[in-house]
Amino acid sequence: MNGIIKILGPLLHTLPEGSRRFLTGYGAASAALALLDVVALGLVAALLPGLVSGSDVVLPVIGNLTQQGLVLPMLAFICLLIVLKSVLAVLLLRYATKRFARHEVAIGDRLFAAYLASPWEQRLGRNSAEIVRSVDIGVGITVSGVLMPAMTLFGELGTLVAVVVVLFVAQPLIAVVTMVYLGLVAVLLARVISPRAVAIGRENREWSNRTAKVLYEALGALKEITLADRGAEVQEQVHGTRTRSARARAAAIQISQVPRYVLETALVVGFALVGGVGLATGGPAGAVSAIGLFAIAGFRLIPSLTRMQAVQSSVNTSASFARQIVQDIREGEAQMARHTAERPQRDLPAAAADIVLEDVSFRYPGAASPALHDVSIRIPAGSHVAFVGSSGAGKSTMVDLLLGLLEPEHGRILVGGEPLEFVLKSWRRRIGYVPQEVSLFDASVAQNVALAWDPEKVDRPRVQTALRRAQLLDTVLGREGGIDALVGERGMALSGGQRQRLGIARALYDSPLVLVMDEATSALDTATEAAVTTAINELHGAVTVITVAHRLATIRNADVVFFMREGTVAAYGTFDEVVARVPDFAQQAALAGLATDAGAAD
Ligand SMILES: Nc1ncnc2c1ncn2[C@@H]1O[C@H](COP(=O)(O)OP(=O)(O)OP(=O)(O)O)[C@@H](O)[C@H]1O
Repeated sequence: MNGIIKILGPLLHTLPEGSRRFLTGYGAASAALALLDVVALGLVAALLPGLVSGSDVVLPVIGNLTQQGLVLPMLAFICLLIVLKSVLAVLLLRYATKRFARHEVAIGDRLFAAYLASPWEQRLGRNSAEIVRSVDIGVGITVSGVLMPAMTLFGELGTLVAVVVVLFVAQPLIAVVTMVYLGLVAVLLARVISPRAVAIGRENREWSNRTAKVLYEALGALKEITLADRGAEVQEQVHGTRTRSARARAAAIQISQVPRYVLETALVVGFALVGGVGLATGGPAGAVSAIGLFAIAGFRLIPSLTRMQAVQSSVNTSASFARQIVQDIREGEAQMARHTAERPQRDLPAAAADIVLEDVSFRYPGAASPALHDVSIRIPAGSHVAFVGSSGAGKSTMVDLLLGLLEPEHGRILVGGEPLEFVLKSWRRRIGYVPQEVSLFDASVAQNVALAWDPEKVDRPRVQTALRRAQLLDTVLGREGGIDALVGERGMALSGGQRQRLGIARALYDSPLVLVMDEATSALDTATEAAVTTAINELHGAVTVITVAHRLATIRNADVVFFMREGTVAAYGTFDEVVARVPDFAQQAALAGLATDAGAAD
């Protein structure tokens, strides 16, 4: 019970105010329904001695029922009360389950918002399969396995109290014996079953998350796996993780059934115990009356105790998901609140602005050495700059810092003279970003360009303009369906170069003031790359273009080339100036057929 309260409290805080009121009302209504049980049971307990002994049945207010011929109508009334309680309980449950569906959505929304708002570094440390499972399945399990069952506890507790009250009023000694006995059974179940159920729940979450992770990763690398003939190995992995999670789920079902049988056995033993006490204190008539009362109480008590134990099991096995969700929501929202309080956002002026880095250093969490250190550069507004350098030199890290996804460990980034963290919202709105790997979703070309899951939100003329600039419009219009044709899962229906150009069109769709391209044209043929570069060059002056490229032809005409080596900017200047200063770069330029006089002189 303690475990239920511990998880229920924080979980209720993840719900909107109205929902908490509803849940309190639901609990109170369930408990109130149990009052009908008190009345029905109380009447049975009052009728029982007379019915057992064959003497007249007398009720305190109504009088002698036998003489008034009211015994049968009273029994019918008791049956009616029991049926009425069941009907009302079903109606209440029907109404409540609809509300619970809304709670599931509310918790899922808060959790997803917290993930979306969490810092990029933190997101790098989380596996996406785990996040998908948490937001969808985890939230479902939290509501159906923790919240819903836990809220039915109020009704069960009401029934329990009602039965105990009736027992105490009717036969105090039998009531004490029954309570002590059932209490011991409950302690036994809590000590033996509950810890096991918690462990099983944790195991289930861990292994089903691992299964999802392996499946996501394997499906992402399906081509390589097929070609390398590693299908059997992947199958073995999936088999291993699924076996563990399936075993945990089977164990959870098994353990949830055990209490029922324990309680049924306890009921039989209870008859003997209570009968013995009744015999010792009131002779055979006392024994029959005690057994009768225990049977009637048991008729209400045992299902109620069984359900309470089932709730306990369900909460124990699902609590692992709920705890993770509550923790993620708390951390995410605390971070959001901290950011909002510490960094009140200001708007940037409408025009393009200079970007300045002052002594910027950055280290990935857990990394031994910094990925960037002491970088001080200026990117003039409207210019075209390029970051070059060997693999692992820090180019993508630099881009992520400029995008405001990562924050410098030391130093600062200024946009138009303002620290980036104070204009981040406004800054991100003006950026168009093309990553190395463009992520497409299974929808139309137009939706992918507009990054809109709702087709209604697509601005079709803007889609066409962006596609034209990215040199993709003719290809798209040449395909059946045009801009409404589907791109397939992860853009499978497009070639690598088409996917890249679609990514460029996506970045251009919002008419950005800053265009960041991280190896964005690496999959294009030379002619298409030249056409895209020309289209991008047309933006010169109005848009700041930041390019990361290994293919040096792309950046031949950049205003400034920053040559990066081991996390620092080792040299910068025009293409020719960097060729003149950096022999490594001169060699790369020569290999690319871009040797200059300056480079040749070196
Ligand atoms: N998420 C991460 N966690 C830890 N270290 C990272 C992470 N991402 C990159 N690094 C490390 O930071 C350094 C710089 O990486 P970065 O991706 O910025 O290089 P790059 O110049 O863009 O390389 P490439 O040209 O191969 O894309 C590398 O040593 C890399 O191993």
